[in-house]
Amino acid sequence: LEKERGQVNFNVEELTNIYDGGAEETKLRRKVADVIQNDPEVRCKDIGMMTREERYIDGVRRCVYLYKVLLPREGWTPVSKEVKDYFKYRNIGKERSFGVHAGVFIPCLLSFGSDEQIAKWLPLAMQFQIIGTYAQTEMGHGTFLRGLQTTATYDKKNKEFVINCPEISAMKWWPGDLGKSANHALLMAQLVIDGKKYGMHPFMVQIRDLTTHMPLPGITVGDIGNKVGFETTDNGFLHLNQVRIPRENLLCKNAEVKPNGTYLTKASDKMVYGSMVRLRAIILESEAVSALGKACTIAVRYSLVRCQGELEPGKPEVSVMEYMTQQKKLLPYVAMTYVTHFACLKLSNQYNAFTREMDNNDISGLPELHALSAGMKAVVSEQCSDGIEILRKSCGGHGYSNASGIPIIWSSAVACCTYEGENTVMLLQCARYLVKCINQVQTTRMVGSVAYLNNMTQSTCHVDSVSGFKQLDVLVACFQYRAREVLKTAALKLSHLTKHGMASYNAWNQSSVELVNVVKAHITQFIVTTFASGITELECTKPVKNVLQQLCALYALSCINASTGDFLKVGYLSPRQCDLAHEAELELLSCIRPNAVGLVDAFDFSDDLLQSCLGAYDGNVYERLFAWAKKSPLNKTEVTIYQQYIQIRLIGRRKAF
Ligand SMILES: CC(C)(COP(=O)(O)OP(=O)(O)OC[C@H]1O[C@@H](n2cnc3c(N)ncnc32)[C@H](O)[C@@H]1OP(=O)(O)O)[C@@H](O)C(=O)NCCC(=O)NCCSC(=O)/C=C/CC(=O)O
Ligand SMILES: Cc1cc2nc3c(=O)[nH]c(=O)nc-3n(C[C@H](O)[C@H](O)[C@H](O)COP(=O)(O)OP(=O)(O)OC[C@H]3O[C@@H](n4cnc5c(N)ncnc54)[C@H](O)[C@@H]3O)c2cc1C
Repeated sequence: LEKERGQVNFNVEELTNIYDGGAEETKLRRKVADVIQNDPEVRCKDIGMMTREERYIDGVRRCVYLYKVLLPREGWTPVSKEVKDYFKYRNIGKERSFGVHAGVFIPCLLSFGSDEQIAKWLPLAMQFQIIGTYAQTEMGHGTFLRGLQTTATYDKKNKEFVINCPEISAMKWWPGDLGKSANHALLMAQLVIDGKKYGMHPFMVQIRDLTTHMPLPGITVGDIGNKVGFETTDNGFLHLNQVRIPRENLLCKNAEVKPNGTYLTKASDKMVYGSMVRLRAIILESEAVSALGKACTIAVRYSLVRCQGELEPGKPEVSVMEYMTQQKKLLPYVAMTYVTHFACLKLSNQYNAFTREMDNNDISGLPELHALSAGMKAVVSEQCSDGIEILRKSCGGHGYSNASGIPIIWSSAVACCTYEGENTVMLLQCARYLVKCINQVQTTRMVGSVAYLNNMTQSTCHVDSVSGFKQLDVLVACFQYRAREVLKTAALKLSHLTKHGMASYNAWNQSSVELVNVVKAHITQFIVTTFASGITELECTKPVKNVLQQLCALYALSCINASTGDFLKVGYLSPRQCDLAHEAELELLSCIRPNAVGLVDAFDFSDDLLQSCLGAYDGNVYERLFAWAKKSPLNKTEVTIYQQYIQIRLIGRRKAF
């Protein structure tokens, strides 16, 4: 790897600073990282060897120490900027407990609570005197929130809400930190007053005794069992049987119930969905993009040291990175990490701008933000988790071992396709907004992520060279035209079906498969346009700008070459131009190949965070692999009891024969 690092033609530290948002950001992040990763009490252990129970206990122990000892010792809190940035950009995946407490429960308390309620519960939550979960999803409903069955019925006489799960499917199911850790739940339930339903509302419900930690009366709570990943997190179940809470426990920033049962709304009913917009807008970096960056780091470093086969007959074996197929597997995902990182940054900045507008009672930006955050969450989480699996497979047999570190990275990242809104449902939410926009574009000027719809002129691509397809303005035009045309086609189908008598909901369902593709085209256009314009405005050295331009072009071309059918169908690219685009991608792979190790080094993931025998900075793969394997519990004794049992059984059977 040192030889590889010697041929990198740009300043790696400069790229790290750009990725972090500036040299000061990098310095701050590293300061937190040094403190956290050098403290033996907080460092990740070999989680690949642990049982589920060990992972949970280790996660709780590390996080209690982190939040109660280490952060206060350094004068930090869980929401200090440097701590949030550390966990945002260099997240240790779900290998930390209380992720929902810190990342969902506390922010939702701030979103839904009145000033008095925040003053009451926030200090307790920040000091971990209470551990909270966000209990919305039920066994029977996760997507269709209007179908949630848990009720909160107002009892005027006692000025209380009675929380009840009327049947098994109403049981809360999945909330993180719920199974064994949480003693409070920010619980979403259907509010009922005098038999009338007012929809989903947030309630603060204590579920365990603060001294004994035993479940309170009427509460049945526990862990839902082993999962694909998230093994450190105790996702749980919660059944409430006529549990009474004070009227003051309805989190009432947006709506309240007066003592006499009068219902008073203070904001749009869509604000109850606000917490999900926030999470979709901010989780992508920490849950999906940083996971992809870790997998890229591991797969690229391993592919540079793994020698396998002769490229030229009779010559020494080459590193597998010399094979074009390996470069095709890896480098577009290195590009995707950079490109989506900056697109996610733009989305979270847009969310922050919206919260400032919301403080001035202006929520006009909510429909665009909801659509963009839903679309980005679905497209980026799917692209990243699909990419991580391709990167795992690119490591051959060792990629199938937990020693590679990639299976655990994937099992966390892929969950992002489901939680915070199942991806298909999110894509269709974004499609709903896009169809409205295209139907208004003749009379209304579009802004924000749909501004490209204002240009409705028919055109084709005029590029006739390989180099022409490496130009960012050409690639941006390709994506904007494709996104607009596939949207127009889907909207025309919808309109045609309804004009011929089909009910609108049936027409929508009949068009939903195309609409999913429409949103993917729209979001890919947003990602490419954002990164391309960002590079133009970026102040950096020429070598860094050049490599970022190559990455943007590589990501764009890999997306074009994966969906040439769209570009042919809308008549924007000819078959020959598709061939030129393919050749342009291959040329870019070769251009970027010499910088591969520098591009992943710039992500600045420490060995401790990667937890990988294949991706360590020094490249000493085989020594690490063997040392790791020797720690297997099965190797504690030369002959395990099980082997003895098998021998006895086999011997016994031979005698019988
Ligand atoms: C699927 C949803 C959006 C359906 O909502 P619903 O009201 O039933 O129907 P509509 O599609 O007709 O929407 C009505 C109206 O509201 C707008 N809207 C919907 N969602 C939002 C939103 N978040 N922000 C703003 N506006 C919204 C929509 O655009 C319509 O507006 P019109 O003007 O067009 O009428 C809903 O059921 C939903 O969001 N489902 C997903 C549930 C979800 O996300 N669950 C996450 C649970 S928490 C979790 O997973 C935690 C994980 C822990 C961790 O992160 O570790
Ligand atoms: C790791 C993890 C952590 C989680 N943490 C939490 C938490 O802390 N708190 C919490 O409240 N929840 C949590 N959840 C639950 C999560 O939010 C839900 O699982 C998610 O919202 C999906 O809902 P569902 O499971 O009901 O899927 P469903 O909606 O039942 O999806 C099943 C299939 O139906 C399709 N489908 C559903 N509706 C439609 C539609 N209208 N149109 C087209 N297709 C449709 C979906 O696309 C999908 O293919 C977590 C889940 C996971 C996996």
